[in-house]
Amino acid sequence: MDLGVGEVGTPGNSKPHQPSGQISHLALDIGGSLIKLVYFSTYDDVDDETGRSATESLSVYNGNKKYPALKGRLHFAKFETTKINDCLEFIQKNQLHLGGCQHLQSSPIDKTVIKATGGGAYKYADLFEEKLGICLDKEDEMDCLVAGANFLLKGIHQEAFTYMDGQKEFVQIDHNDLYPYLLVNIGSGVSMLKVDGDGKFERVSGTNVGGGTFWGLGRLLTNSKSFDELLELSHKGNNRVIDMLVGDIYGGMDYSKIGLSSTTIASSFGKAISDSKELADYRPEDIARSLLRMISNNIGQISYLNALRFGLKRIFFGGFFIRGHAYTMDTIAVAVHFWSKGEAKAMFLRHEGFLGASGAFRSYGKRGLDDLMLQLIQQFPFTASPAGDI
Ligand SMILES: Nc1ncnc2c1ncn2[C@@H]1O[C@H](COP(=O)(O)OP(=O)(O)O)[C@@H](O)[C@H]1O
Ligand SMILES: CC(C)(COP(=O)(O)O)[C@@H](O)C(=O)NCCC(=O)O
Repeated sequence: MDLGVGEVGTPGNSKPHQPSGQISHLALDIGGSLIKLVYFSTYDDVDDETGRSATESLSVYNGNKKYPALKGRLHFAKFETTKINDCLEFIQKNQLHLGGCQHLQSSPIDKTVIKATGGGAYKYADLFEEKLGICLDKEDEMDCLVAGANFLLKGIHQEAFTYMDGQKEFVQIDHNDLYPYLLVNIGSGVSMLKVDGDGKFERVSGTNVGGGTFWGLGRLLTNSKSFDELLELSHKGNNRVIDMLVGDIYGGMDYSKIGLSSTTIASSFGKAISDSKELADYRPEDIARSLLRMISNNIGQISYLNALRFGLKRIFFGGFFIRGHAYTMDTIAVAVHFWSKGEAKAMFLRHEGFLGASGAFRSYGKRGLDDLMLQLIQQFPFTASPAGDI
């Protein structure tokens, strides 16, 4: 099985792979900023070697257990929540909601039921029913985040990686030594969960300064028209123009007694108070850089403090705020490394933004999907295709 990856709804992004086989198990995560979709499609092609259709029911054995071989692809797509109509149109056009999973016992008669999580599963339930005639079967957001993280960490080769000094290093996940870990999901807001096993977790903290804060404040301060534009600006900026550094306060010197170098940020945006400058006098690039650094640093620090609270050494960061963005990951990793004195490790996920949707997808397992997934993972290891537009 491989991972078809793409996104729609934002200009300039790659289109999702158009499924040619049979589609099933559409799952949604409707968040404060983005709607994430995960769905499965079988290949509709012919196997070169056997000449048989790849969707034909072949049998393979694992130990004594017989499994039908099914070739397929997991698809990932995302839309801005404000453009929910584009998402509905995409589902409708590709008939994503019609393949399988109809008439769950818990559903009203004759309604197609789709697994959905996130606040929007409640907020937009009527809209989905009205526009697509489907009923959203709501799964708890925290349950889905954890289920999705465990599913991806265990099922996908090279899902997790560290990022330090511009170097990405994949982490080998030992299934028997995965727990406990801290899961930090940076969506519109931030949730921090201590994960002790499959379905065993506690939400230990959160912060309202998250991805929505970066995008919201960034939009107001820089006039950026899209999240990508804001990220792009941050690439070219210099935060020292706006941030007050230790050296600015200490006349260029380190404050070595407490371990602060002259280049450490003493106060994010602090220079803006001492300057007689207006907003328009600052370059949007510098503002974007300073904002990204402030928010990433703060999340890294709170995450470390929570890891410390529970003696956790591994912190996995998910959520679409990260976007595989080098500077974001670097800032978070440095914050965790700095505060933990190298004791704790920040790790990132290739399918960072799809944890909740993957968890909702996996929740079809209650109706036998786990078996299907198990077969697929065993027979067709996930390919190392990147997630989102990383
Ligand atoms: N194309 C985009 N449009 C808006 N926000 C984006 C985009 N790409 C990444 N983001 C960032 O991701 C955050 C949302 O992350 P996500 O994990 O989807 O959370 P939620 O479930 O709250 O929507 C946004 O607040 C923003 O910081
Ligand atoms: C309310 C939420 C769980 C919603 O999830 P989201 O759409 O942001 O992914 C999240 O925004 C959050 O955890 N906010 C932080 C709230 C707090 O603990 O202060």
